[in-house]
Amino acid sequence: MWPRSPPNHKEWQGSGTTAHFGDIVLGRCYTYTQIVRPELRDKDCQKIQEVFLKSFLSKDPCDATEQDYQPLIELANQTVPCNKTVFWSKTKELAHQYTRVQQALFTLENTLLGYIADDLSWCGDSGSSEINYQSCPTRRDNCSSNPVSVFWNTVSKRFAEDACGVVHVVLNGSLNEAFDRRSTFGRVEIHNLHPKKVHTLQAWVMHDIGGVRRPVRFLQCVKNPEHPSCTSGI
Ligand SMILES: Nc1nc2c(c(=O)[nH]1)N1CN2[C@@H]2O[C@H](COP(=O)(O)OP(=O)(O)OC[C@H]3O[C@@H]1[C@H](O)[C@@H]3O)[C@@H](O)[C@H]2O
Repeated sequence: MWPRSPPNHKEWQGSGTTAHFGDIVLGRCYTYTQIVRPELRDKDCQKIQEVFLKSFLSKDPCDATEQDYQPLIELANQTVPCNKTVFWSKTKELAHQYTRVQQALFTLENTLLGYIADDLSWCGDSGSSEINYQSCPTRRDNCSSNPVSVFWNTVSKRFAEDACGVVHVVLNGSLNEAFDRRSTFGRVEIHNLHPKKVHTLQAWVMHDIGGVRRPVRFLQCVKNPEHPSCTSGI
């Protein structure tokens, strides 16, 4: 049932919590654990939904912390095999075109935590136990310690800490800065790779990402980087 008349939440600049947030999280959890990666079929999706909600309800949405998400991370934790981690920066669609084809590789969205939270918005309010569907704070206009930004920083850090062997990153060579120190990849992930576990960082720098044929060549060149046509800008 649609929530009762909205409580008097504080007004923020960002869009409110995604409608049916709890149901979406629960449904995505079941899809992932029962269909996408059935090796995780024993994960308790009801508990994961409950713990995700508890991570931000009745809390100030400008004071979210890494600690808020630890119970969720522990419940949803999974092992990504060595040599299979893919980071990206300003290349979300292209990176996922690749991992959709090379399903042995994992971006953060290809893990349970990233899969359930991708593209969602969420926040609560310290003065209420209700979800705020009207508005949520944004990093740019309100505060950096909002629930969504802190979530991605926290899970990105853990994703990087867990990486091992050869790790990959898809970067956008058409930008002035393919590697942006202020990005999540440049500010969080690259600094949390363990030098004792990660021996190689392989960067795939993509040019003219807007072009249609690029992703195809990208898929081919990543599989066969020695091919002569892969040495020029792809
Ligand atoms: N839905 C996802 N969002 C994000 C992931 C992620 O994996 N999934 N993130 C971050 N992130 C959010 O995306 C933008 C920045 O993107 P964008 O500016 O394009 O790139 P970033 O390097 O900041 O972030 C991408 C990097 O961090 C993880 C993912 O594992 C990639 O290796 C900003 O709001 C971040 O909080």
